[in-house]
Formats: sequence, structure tokens, C-alpha cells
Amino acid sequence: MDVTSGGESSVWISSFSVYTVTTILVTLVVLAVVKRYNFMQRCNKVLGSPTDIPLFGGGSLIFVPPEEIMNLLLLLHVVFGRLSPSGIIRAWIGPLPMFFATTAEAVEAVLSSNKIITKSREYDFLHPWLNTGLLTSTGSKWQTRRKLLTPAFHFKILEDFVHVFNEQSLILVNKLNQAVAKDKDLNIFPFVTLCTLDIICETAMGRNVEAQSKTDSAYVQAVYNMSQLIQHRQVRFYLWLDWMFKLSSHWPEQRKTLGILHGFTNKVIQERKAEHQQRSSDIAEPSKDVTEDAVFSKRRLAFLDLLIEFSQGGTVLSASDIREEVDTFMFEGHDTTSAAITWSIFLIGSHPEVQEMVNEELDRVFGDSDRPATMADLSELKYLECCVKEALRLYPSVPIISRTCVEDTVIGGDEIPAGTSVSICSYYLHRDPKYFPDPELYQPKRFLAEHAERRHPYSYVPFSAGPRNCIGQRFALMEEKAVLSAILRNFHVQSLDKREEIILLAELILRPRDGIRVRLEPKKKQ
Ligand code: HEM
Repeated sequence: MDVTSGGESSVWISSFSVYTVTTILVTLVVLAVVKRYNFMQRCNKVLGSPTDIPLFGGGSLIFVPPEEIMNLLLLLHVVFGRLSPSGIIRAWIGPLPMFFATTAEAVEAVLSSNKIITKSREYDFLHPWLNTGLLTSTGSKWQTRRKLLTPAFHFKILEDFVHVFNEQSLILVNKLNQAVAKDKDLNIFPFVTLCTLDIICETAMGRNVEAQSKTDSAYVQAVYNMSQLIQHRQVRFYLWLDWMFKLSSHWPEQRKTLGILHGFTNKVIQERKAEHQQRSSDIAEPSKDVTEDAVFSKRRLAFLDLLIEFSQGGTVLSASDIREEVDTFMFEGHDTTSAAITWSIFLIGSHPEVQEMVNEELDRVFGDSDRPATMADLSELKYLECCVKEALRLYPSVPIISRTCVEDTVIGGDEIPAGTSVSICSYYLHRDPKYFPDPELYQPKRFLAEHAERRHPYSYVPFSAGPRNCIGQRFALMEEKAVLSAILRNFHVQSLDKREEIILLAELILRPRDGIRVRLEPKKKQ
């Protein structure tokens, strides 16, 4: 037996295998490098910051501290935005390209499209809480839900919510009076946030969680915690990967928080459904001495009631479908309005001449009376509405929105490759001097009808625009006017911070890092 030749052939076979495997591996690596190179070349055709790590992307933008993100984005937009003929610019956030639509024309191309309706990966961090409700879903699910939910925001239905706005605003004014009795200088942001939380709990779920009175409510605390966990993850690139996040200390905290949030909404939904069933049987049995009018006039309708009605006994919406929509309203409907009210207070309190005009309007509508605002009063508060809109221009509650392009998309001659995201930074867009001369000045009159009508409809998009615009826009403006009018009918406001001193955090909402300090002078003797 020739041992040597057998050994030689096995050595030959193993070297052949090593050679083959190595060749395959090298080929795969070369193909991956070429693919990556070509992809980056495609992306880099769009004007933007240089790629600082070849074949990787942008190293410098990964570890930006949260308080620098807004400045950095602004810088990027200022340097490249005005130079890009298409209005599209690009940045590398680590290995990921990010495109931004910087002009009203480019924003229109994105937001008016019926194809660019899928939210970007940053929204995935909302899924554990909201699943895929109206804000986070896409395709036919989103279309069906949008159609189903639109009637819930009808003017007539919103009218029912005015008394909730008034009741909670009254509690806010009382809380502020108590605080002012100790110290007239205070940070108004937390007061407003608790008020808007109470408003959304009552209007979305029909439950009064008394956030303003009992700050230790487990549900209220969980809403805060979850928002913080989401934004913590969004700005930390290394936590984007699920397995990395699950290894972090935030994972058990998130699970616990979700247990409280979902537990609460599930319970409220069950109770509310039971109330609906009870009511139906009461109506079916008039002998119980309960008339339909008496039952319906006593109860307050919440969005949840409408969802239960739309669900048609679970055939159109299941219990978990209802929960994702209620959770979405809870998430989208309180921080946004609280930021808008607080920024409005800050700007009105920094401009005595504006406050004077607001006061004149309030006097005209309410006179000396303490009566609560009606829907008609709120519609009369036109100048106050301009103040709110101008505050949303300078400090849009949602400063960035992002979509994923599911197919290659050409905007103004520039191509955004399929699978990448395109964002709109309204904080920057709203400062375009072409549409807003002296953009840094707070001038509510810009929103008087005669000025607003002349502007490009996509030059101002605090509520987004097009098919995926904010469904709660009308609700939000009414709520803001109700709360602001209550504060301003009771207090003279003086802002204590200067605009340039305020540090902005672009989190889930645009937040002043250290709150908003104001001096409140009660208008009437208490
Ligand atoms: C000042 C207050 C508010 C502002 C500035 C605001 C802003 C926005 C923006 C910019 C979007 C688009 C988000 C995106 O495309 O990623 C949006 C969507 C949405 N908003 Fe609002 N929002 C406010 C209040 C509310 C309220 C009070 C509710 C509900 C009660 C609400 C419910 C929603 C929902 C459900 C969506 C998703 C709509 C869809 O995709 O079809 N928002 N909002």
C-alpha cells in the first residue's frame, strides 16, 4: 500500500479546499467592498459632508452629545442646504446615509408623495410601546386605519372636548397660583406637561389620571420613563441593534415600563367595553328606568369610545388594534402640545407688545368674566392662534420627521437610493428667509391670512403635510388656545431666559434642556 501517495493526495485535496474557500471568501469580500463602494458613490453624488472613514461613512456624527445635535443639523443645513440645486443634502451617520429635504419644493416632493409613506428605522424604537398604530404603520394597514380614524377628529366631536380642556386648565391655573404664592419665578414646563397629560388621558381613554394632583401615578411615571428610554436609544447609535439593547440595563426597565403602560390601557379598554355592553343592554331593557338620553348625556365620549364603536364587536378592530391606537394618541398627543404651549408662553412672555395684543383680544372675547371658553370663543382667538403658529415655526414640537424610500426616488435631479431614509428638519425649513424674512424674529402677524396665503404651502410644516399629516392638528390648536387663554387671562407673564441662552434638545420633541423660567404676576386678587 502506497501510504505516501495517499498522504500526498489528501494534502493536495486539503490545499485545494483551503484555496477554494479562500478564493470564495476573497471574492465575497471584494464583491461586498465593490457593492459598498458603489453604494457610497451613489449616495455621495448628493451634496453633503465629506465621508470621514472610507467605505464606512461618517465617524464624527456618531457620538455627538444630545445638546449638540440641533446645532450640528443646523450647520449641515446652512453649509450645504443653500448650495444644493435639488434641495436635497446628505450626511453619513456612522455607516448609514441620511438625506434631508431642505427646501419647500423638495419637502413637497417628499410629503405629498403617496409612495414615500413608510416611516424610517428611528420609529422602530416606538414599536414596543405603540406597535404599528397610525403613526408607525405603513401601506394598506395605515391607509385603512387613517380612513377609519379620520371621523374621530371631526369638528363636532372635538367640540365635546372643550370642557375637558377648560377643567384641566382651571386646575393648572390653581396649581400655578399655589406655586406663585411661594415664588413668582418658576419653571412652567412641568406644570404644562402634567396638564396636557391629564387632557390626553381623559380625551383618549375617558380616564382622569389626575396627573396634576397625583404626580406619583404609576401610569404617568411609565409614560415619562418610556419616552425617555426611546429617546435615549434613538441618539445612541450602539443601542440601535436589538441584541445590544437587550444586553443593556435599559432592557429590563423597558419591559417593566411596558407592562405598566399596556396593563393600564388593556384594563381601561376592557372596562370601557363592559360599560358599552352594559349600556346596550340597558337600552334594550327600558324597564330598568334608564332612557338612552339619560345614559348618553351623563357620559363623556372619548376617542376610545369611538374606536370601540368603529371596531364593530372586534370584527373591524381587535382589542390589540384598539390598544395600539389609544397608545399612539397617548404618545403623540401630550408631549407635542405641552412643548407648543410652553414655547408659546416663553415667546409671548419675551415680547411685551405681543402680550399686549393678546390681552386686548382676550378682553374683547371674554371681557371681565371668568367664564370657561366655548368653541366659539376659541375660534375668535385669531391673534393668539397666530402666536401659537409662530411659536411652532421657531420651535416646532416635532423638529425632525423621517421616511424610508422603498424604491429609488429622484427629487430635483438627485437620486435617493431605495432603503435609505429622507428627513425633514422643520426647525431649519421654517427659517428660510425666502418665505420668512428676518427668520429669527418672533412676528405672529406672519400668520395673518393675507401673509400666510402667499407662502409656499410646504414652507411651514409643524404638523407635517400631505397624506401623513398630523391627524390631531385641529385638536392640538384648540387645546393650545384653551390652555394658553386660561393662563393669560389669569397671569401676566415675563420670560426670565434669553433666547440665545436656551439649550435645545432634539429629542422626541424639541425641548428646552433646563425648562422655561417665567415670572408670573397674578392679574386678579385671589
Ligand atoms: C402641537 C401639537 C402637535 C404637533 C406639533 C404634532 C405634529 C405631528 C407631526 C409632525 C406628525 C407627522 C409625524 C411623522 O410623519 O413622523 C404627526 C402625526 C400624527 N399626530 Fe400629531 N402633533 C401634535 C398633536 C397631536 C395630537 C393632540 C394628536 C392626537 C390626539 C396627534 C396624533 C397624531 C397621529 C395619530 C399622527 C400620525 C398620523 C398618520 O401617520 O397618519 N398629534 N403629528
